[in-house]
Amino acid sequence: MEGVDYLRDERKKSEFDVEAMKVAWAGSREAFQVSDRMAKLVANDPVFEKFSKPTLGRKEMFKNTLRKAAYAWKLINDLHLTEEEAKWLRHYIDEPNYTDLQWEMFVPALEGQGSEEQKRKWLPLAQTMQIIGTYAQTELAHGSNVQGLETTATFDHETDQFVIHSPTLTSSKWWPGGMAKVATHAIVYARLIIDGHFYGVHGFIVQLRSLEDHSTLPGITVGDIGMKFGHGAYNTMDNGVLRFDRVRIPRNQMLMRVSQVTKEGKYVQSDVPRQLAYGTMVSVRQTIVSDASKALSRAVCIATRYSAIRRQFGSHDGGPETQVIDYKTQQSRLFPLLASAFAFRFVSEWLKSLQTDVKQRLEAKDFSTLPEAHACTAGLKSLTTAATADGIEECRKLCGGHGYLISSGLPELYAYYVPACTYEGENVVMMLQVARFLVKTVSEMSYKQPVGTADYLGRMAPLMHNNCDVQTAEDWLNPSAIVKAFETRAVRMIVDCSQRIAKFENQEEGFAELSTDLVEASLAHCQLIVVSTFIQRLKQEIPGKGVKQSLEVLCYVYALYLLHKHQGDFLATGYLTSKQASLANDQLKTLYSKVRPNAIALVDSFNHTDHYLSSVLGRYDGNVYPKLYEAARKDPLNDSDIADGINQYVQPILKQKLHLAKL
Ligand SMILES: CCCCCCCC(=O)SCCNC(=O)CCNC(=O)[C@H](O)C(C)(C)COP(=O)(O)OP(=O)(O)OC[C@H]1O[C@@H](n2cnc3c(N)ncnc32)[C@H](O)[C@@H]1OP(=O)(O)O
Ligand SMILES: Cc1cc2nc3c(=O)[nH]c(=O)nc-3n(C[C@H](O)[C@H](O)[C@H](O)COP(=O)(O)OP(=O)(O)OC[C@H]3O[C@@H](n4cnc5c(N)ncnc54)[C@H](O)[C@@H]3O)c2cc1C
Repeated sequence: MEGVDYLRDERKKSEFDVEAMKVAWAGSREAFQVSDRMAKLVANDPVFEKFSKPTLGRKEMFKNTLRKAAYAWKLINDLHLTEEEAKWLRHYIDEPNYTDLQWEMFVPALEGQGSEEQKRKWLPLAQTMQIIGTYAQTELAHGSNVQGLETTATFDHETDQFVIHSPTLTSSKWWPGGMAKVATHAIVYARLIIDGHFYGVHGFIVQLRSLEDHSTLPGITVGDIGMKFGHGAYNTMDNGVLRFDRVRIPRNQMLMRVSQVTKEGKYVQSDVPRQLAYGTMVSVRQTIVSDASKALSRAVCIATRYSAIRRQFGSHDGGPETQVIDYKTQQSRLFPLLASAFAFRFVSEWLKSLQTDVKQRLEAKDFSTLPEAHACTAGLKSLTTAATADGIEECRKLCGGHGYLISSGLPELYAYYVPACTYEGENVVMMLQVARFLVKTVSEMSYKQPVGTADYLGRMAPLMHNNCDVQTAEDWLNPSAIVKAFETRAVRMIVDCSQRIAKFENQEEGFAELSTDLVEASLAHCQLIVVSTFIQRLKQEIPGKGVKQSLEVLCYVYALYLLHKHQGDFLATGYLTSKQASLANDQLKTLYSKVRPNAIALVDSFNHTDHYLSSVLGRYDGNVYPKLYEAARKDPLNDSDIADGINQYVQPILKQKLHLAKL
């Protein structure tokens, strides 16, 4: 039997309706159809071929990406694709490029922070790509600390302009995507100065390059920051460095939704909170949570299919060896990741709806849910990206030696994915933002009832004193037992930190001193959100034979895996006994055997094309070994029998050896 037969047999074992599961994964039939159509459009168009990428040099790779982006833009227009279709099209092209910044940051920044007048002027230009923009916030010396940025924007009364300047080397903008070679404009974050007074960091629309010949404008110095981690990955993108030498822009190019500067040089704060200036980051963090489930599902799909094909040991009387997916250790590493992919998918859907709700409230000048939205996006961005980056690397190891080959698709995916732990808010810094929100919520509870994701803190009294009543492994198959365990652990960790901070005379000092514990408490809070959202999702109608049941199994796997992994927290907070923790682990093992027959069908439900996976190990048809062989043969080193350099550098050594032998 070959891999092809193994996967065919595996698919026959499935206990649920795969087509219905595809819809559950996508969110709706319509969402499934759109993403499916775009995936196939990209997969079937030779322009989007990506197997040659590993052999391209930096310049060729960059140019190739420009070519694909231009062709994609033509398709979007020729085929009259909707915004949603265009988003999926870009996603499936699967190469970081300047359009990510245009659509994920530049346009949202204009939408969220521009005045109505500014939106009328700039949005049509950006949406039709007559200008190409980037988001220039981070500097050489400051990224996380946005208030610490050094670039200045000084108001000049006489000319009614701002003067944008980089006063130091360390104030150079550093990292913005697409900025080095492509972007014509940037939203530049700079400290506003009027008459010698500082008014904090604001965004300014600054033109970088001529719209005629694309040359840099006077006063602008811009370039690429150099090669990044991995060969392909982010090296298709021209992340840039940018300096300003007293560049002048009209006053009306400061983004003026949150605050304005009048012709007279008066600074006016609108009736919206200043944190709205951080709004673009909140919306992108939500997108990043959604991207986490896509990246993790991709790695899990490769590792699961390959684990069903790969066989090692256990052969008796010449019979077949054991499929590595049948080893309990392989299952205990792989299935929690499979469950996490679904968990992240559902929490990202929920986060999107939270974001929509916040947007509607903001329009009605209701800012009450903004702190929670910030805490949720920051925390879930941190949780999902960290777990996904680790998960991709685990999938590589699950594929043994072949996982290390570029043709497995995993090294490139990891290199491409891992900066998500850093960009758009470094993960630890984001967890500390969650901690601030939680500590503040606890401190305000005497006069303000916590709501939303923090509402369980309002039930502190019972949660502080309850004990877990689980007595058998079966008892863990109960959503309320699980939610109660996660709520209790989170509440006790948060209260413990809050009480210890309160003992410090200076609360900031206390916060800093306890920051490692606070990060762990924030993680416990965020895990509760993911677990609860999964459980809530299962309360909705989910059509299709066996679909809901399979998702229930995955939900329990996700929750009990976390419980097992963090059992130190659950035990230390006194909610569980070691016996109850061990029962949870027994149940987890039973659940793995329920996942096993459905594993291949579950990863098929992601509906990933072979083009998107770009993995010989994860091929849908399972024809792994012949295709691995074929991929290896295509390596440029195999173009000729005697490679370049052999005659020059190897032959002389060999000949010398011969000469010595003669002696
Ligand atoms: C998918 C496309 C590819 C993506 C490419 C990547 C692009 C990028 O990386 S762009 C650059 C991204 N940069 C970052 O994310 C920087 C991260 N840093 C930050 O967000 C901030 O500096 C931060 C939050 C750490 C600190 O903010 P700062 O104002 O200095 O201090 P802080 O005192 O903590 O916050 C002040 C208040 O604002 C609130 N706040 C902070 N951020 C936000 C926000 N985004 N929304 C709402 N409220 C916020 C805080 O909760 C706090 O509230 P309160 O006063 O009630 O306690
Ligand atoms: C691929 C990629 C693309 C990017 N694209 C863009 C872009 O388009 N536009 C843009 O403006 N920026 C971009 N960035 C920059 C990115 O947003 C920043 O790198 C990110 O915000 C982290 O900031 P930093 O580099 O200053 O890290 P630092 O803050 O210097 O982090 C270094 C270490 O210090 C720790 N640390 C920092 N502050 C604290 C604290 N208060 N408490 C405890 N620990 C702390 C962190 O946890 C981390 O371990 C990009 C970065 C990458 C890698």
